[in-house]
Amino acid sequence: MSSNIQVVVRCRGRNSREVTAKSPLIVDLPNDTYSVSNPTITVNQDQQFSTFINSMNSKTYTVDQVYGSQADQSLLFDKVAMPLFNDFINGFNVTILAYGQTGTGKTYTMCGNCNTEDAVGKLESYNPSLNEMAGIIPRTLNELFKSLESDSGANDYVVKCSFIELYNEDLKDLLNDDTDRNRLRMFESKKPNSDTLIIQNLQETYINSAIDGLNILRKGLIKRKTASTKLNDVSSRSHTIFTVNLYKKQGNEFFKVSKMNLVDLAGSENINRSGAVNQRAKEAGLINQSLLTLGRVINSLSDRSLSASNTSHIPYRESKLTRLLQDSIGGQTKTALIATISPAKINLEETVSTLEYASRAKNIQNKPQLGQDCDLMLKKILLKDMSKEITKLNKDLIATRNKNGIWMDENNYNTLIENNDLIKAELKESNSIINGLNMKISQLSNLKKTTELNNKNYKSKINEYQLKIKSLENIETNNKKQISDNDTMISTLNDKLFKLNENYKSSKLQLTQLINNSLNDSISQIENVVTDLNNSKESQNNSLNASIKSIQNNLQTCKNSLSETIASTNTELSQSIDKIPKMMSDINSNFHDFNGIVSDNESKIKASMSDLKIANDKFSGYITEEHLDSQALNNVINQIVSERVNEQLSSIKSNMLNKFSKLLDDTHLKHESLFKDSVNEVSSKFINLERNTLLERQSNWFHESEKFYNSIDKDATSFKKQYHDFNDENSHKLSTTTNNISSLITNTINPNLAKINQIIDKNNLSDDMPKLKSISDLIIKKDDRVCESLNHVNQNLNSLQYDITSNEANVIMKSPVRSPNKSPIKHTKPSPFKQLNSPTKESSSSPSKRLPSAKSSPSKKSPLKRQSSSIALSVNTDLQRTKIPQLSRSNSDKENVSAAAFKRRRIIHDVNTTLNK
Ligand SMILES: Nc1ncnc2c1ncn2[C@@H]1O[C@H](COP(=O)(O)OP(=O)(O)OP(=O)(O)O)[C@@H](O)[C@H]1O
Repeated sequence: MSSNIQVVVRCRGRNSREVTAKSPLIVDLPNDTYSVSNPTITVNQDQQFSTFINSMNSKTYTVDQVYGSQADQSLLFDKVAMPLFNDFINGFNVTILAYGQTGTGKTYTMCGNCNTEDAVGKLESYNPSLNEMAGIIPRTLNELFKSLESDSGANDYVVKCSFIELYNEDLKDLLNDDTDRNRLRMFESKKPNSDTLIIQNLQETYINSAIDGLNILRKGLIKRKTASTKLNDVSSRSHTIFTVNLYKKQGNEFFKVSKMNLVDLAGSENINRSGAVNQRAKEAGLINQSLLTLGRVINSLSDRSLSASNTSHIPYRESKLTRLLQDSIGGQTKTALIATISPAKINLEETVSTLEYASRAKNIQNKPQLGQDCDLMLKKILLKDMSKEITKLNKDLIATRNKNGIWMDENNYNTLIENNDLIKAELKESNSIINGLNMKISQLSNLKKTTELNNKNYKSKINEYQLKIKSLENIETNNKKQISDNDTMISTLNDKLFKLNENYKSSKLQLTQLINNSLNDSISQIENVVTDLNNSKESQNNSLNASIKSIQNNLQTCKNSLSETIASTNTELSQSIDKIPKMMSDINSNFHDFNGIVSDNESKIKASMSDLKIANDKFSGYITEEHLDSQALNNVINQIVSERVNEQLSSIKSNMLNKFSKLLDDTHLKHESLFKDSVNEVSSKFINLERNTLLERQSNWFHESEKFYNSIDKDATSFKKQYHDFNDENSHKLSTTTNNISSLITNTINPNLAKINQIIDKNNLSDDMPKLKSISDLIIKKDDRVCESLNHVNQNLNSLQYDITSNEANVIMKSPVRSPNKSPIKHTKPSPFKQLNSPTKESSSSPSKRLPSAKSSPSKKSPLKRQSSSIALSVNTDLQRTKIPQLSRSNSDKENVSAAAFKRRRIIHDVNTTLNK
C-alpha cells in the first residue's frame, strides 16, 4: 500500500529584520493557525521576480496541511508528528523532514529554540512538562518513553539514538567525542535484496529515558553550534539527522526494529544559487550538493508518480543525503515534509522555490511496509550488541579510572579551565580590591580615631561652652532680676519722690496758709487792738495786753503748728531722704533734678521768708507811723510786737533754714561719703591691681636682671682670672728679665768696669781717655738698647693694661643698674702703669743725686772720673727706668722686685765706689 509524502507548509511571522526592512507580506494562508481542509498557500508575487517562476502575479500552492504564524509547537507535533510517531511505535520506519530557506524555522520546528537549553527544555523526570518552545524531537522522545512506560505489554524494548551531521558531503557523528573517529563512512548492506545502508562507526547510544535522549540531542546540538561558530554559517549549510531506533520485543526470539528519522535540512536557498552552476563555488562547498540532489530526487520521484512509470532514474547515489534518505523519500518509509517559509516579500524567491519543491514532493509516493524480515532482529544479536556496548563502556570506565585523574568531556574541561582562569582573575581583582579596602579601612580607622579624639575635644569644649552659657544665663537672669529690681526701685523712688513732692507742696501750701492765716489773724487782731487803743487808753492798754497775749498765743499756736508741720514734714522728708542715698547710686540722674527742686524750694522758702519779713516790717511801720500816737506805747508795742514777731519769725526761719540746710548737708555728706567710698574702693582696687601687676613685673625684671648679673659676674670672674694669670706670667717674665739684666751687670759689666779701672789705675792711661770714652759710650749704647727694650715691654704692658681696663669699663658700662650691695664689679683703679719718665728728668730725683754729676762739677773731677760717674749715672738711670711699677699683687712678687732693686742699687753703688776710687 502506497502513501504519499505528507507535505506541510509552516509560515512563520515576519522576523525583526523583515519588519525593519518594511518588507510587505506576500504569503496568503487560509488560516493563521492551521488549515487542513483548504491547505493552500498563495504567494502574491511581483512581475520583476518572474525570472525564476512563471510570470503570474500570484500563485497558489496546495499541500496537505498549512500552518500559520499562530500555530504553536504542540499543535504541529500533534497534527504532523503524532500520526507518524504512532506508526513508528507500531513498527513503521518514519521520517520527518524540515526543508526551507535559512531562518524560516527548520531547527525551531525540529528541535525548538536554537538556544540548546531552551530548545529541549529542562526535563527532569520521565514525564516532564516540556518547554512550549520544544520542537518535534524533544516531544517525540518524551512521547516515546511515556508510551513505552504506559504500555504494560511493551516492557521489553530497547531504544537507541544516533545523531549525525552532513556538511559538504562529510558525514560526522555528533555523538562521538573522538574527533579522529567521528567522520563516518557509509555503504550498502551486502545482504541480497537489501537496500539497507550501513554507516560505519556510527555511535548508537542506548537510552533509558527521555532525559537520556534529550541529553544526547543537547550534546549534538552544542557540537553543531561550536562547529558553526568556527566555520562561519555552517549550520545553514549542514543537514542533521537525529534517529531513534526502537527495538520492541516480538515473540521470544525477536525484536521488531523501527526507525524514526528526524531531519533538519540545510537552507534551501543554496539550491537556487546552484542555478548559476558556479563550479568554483561548488568546489568551495558553498553549493550544497546534497540539497541539489535532493531537489532532483524529489523532481524525479514526482515525475515518476505523475507519469506512473517506474522507469525514470532516481539519482539517490549522487549525494550522501539522498543515499541516507533514500528509504524515506520514495522508499518504504512513512514520511512527512515540513516546508518552512517566510511571509516577507524580500524572501519571495526562496519562498516560491520552497513551495515549488514542497508541492512536487507532495506527489512522491512511498510504500511503507510492516513486519519485513529485515525489520526483525534476533534477540541474541541484540543482546550481543548490548553486551558489546556494555563491555566497551566498562573498558572506557576502567581506562578512565586507570588514568589516575579525572576524566571529563573536553568541552567541560575547557569550560572548567576557562572558569578557573576567570576565577583566578576575579580572585586577583578581589585581592587587590580587598587590599585597597584594607588600606581604606586602616585610613578610615585612623580617621575614626582622629574624629573620636576631635569629638572628645569638641564634647569637652561643648560642655565648657554649655557651662559658660549656663553661667551667662545665670548672670543674665540675675541682671534681668537686678534690672527689674532696679526698675521697681526706680518706680518706687519715683513714687516716693512724687509723694515727697506732693507732701512738700501740700506742706508748703499748708505752711503758707498757716502763716498767712496767722498773720492775717494777727494783723486783724492788731488792728482791733489799735482801734481799741484809739478808743480808750486804758482799755487800750488792757486790750493791748490781751491782744499781745492773744497774739502771743496765736503766735505760739502758729509756731507750734508750724513747728509740728515742719517737724512732720521734716520727719517725712528725712525718712524719704534717708532712703534716697541708698537708691541714689541707681538714680544719679534724678538726683540733680531733686537737688534742683530742693534748691528751688529753698529759694522759694527764702523768698517767702523775705516776703514775710517785708510784711512784718511794713506791719511794724504801719503800727509805728499810722496807728500809735503815744511814743512810749508805740515804742512798747513796737518793741514787744516786733521783738516777738521777729523772734518767732526768725526762729521759724532759722529753724527751717537750719533743718533744710542740715538735711541738704546730710544728704550731700552722705552722697559725698558714698561717692568717696565708692571712688576709694574703685581706686584702691585699681591701685591694688596696678600695684600687683607692677610688683609682678618688678619681680620678673629683678629675676631677669639677676640672671643677667649672674652671667656678667661669671664672665667678669673668668675675665679677671685670665687677667691675673696673664699678669702673673708677665710679671714673672719681667722679673726674670730684670734678674738677667742685673746678673749681666754684676757678672759682665761690673767686672769689666773693675778691670778697666784697674787698668787705668795701673797704667795711668789718661792719654787713653778718648778710647775709654768710646768704650764707655759703647756700654752706654748697649745699656740704652736694654733700656729701650725694657721700655718697649713696659709700653706693651701699658697697652695691655689699658685694654683690660677698657674691657672692664665696658663690662661695667654694659651692666644694668642694680642695688649697690649686689654690684659684682668694683670700679677698676686707674692703671698702675705709668709712662716711664725720660731719663734726664728722672735723673734729677733719682738716688744718684747723692753722687756728683759729671756736668755739675766737671772741674773737680778727672775726665776718667767724670766718665765713670757718667757711666754710673747711666746705669743708675737705666735701673731707675727699669724699675717697673708693681704689676703683681702677690707679696712674694713685690719682695722679689724690691730685692732685685736693692741688689741693683748695691751693684751700682759698688761700681760708683770703684770708679770714684
Ligand atoms: N514559527 C516560529 N515561531 C516563532 N519563532 C520562529 C518560528 N520559526 C522560526 N522562528 C525563529 O526564527 C529564528 C530562525 O529559526 P531557525 O534557526 O529555526 O531557522 P533555520 O531555518 O533552522 O535556519 P538555518 O537554516 O540557518 O539553520 C529562530 O530564532 C527561531 O526561534
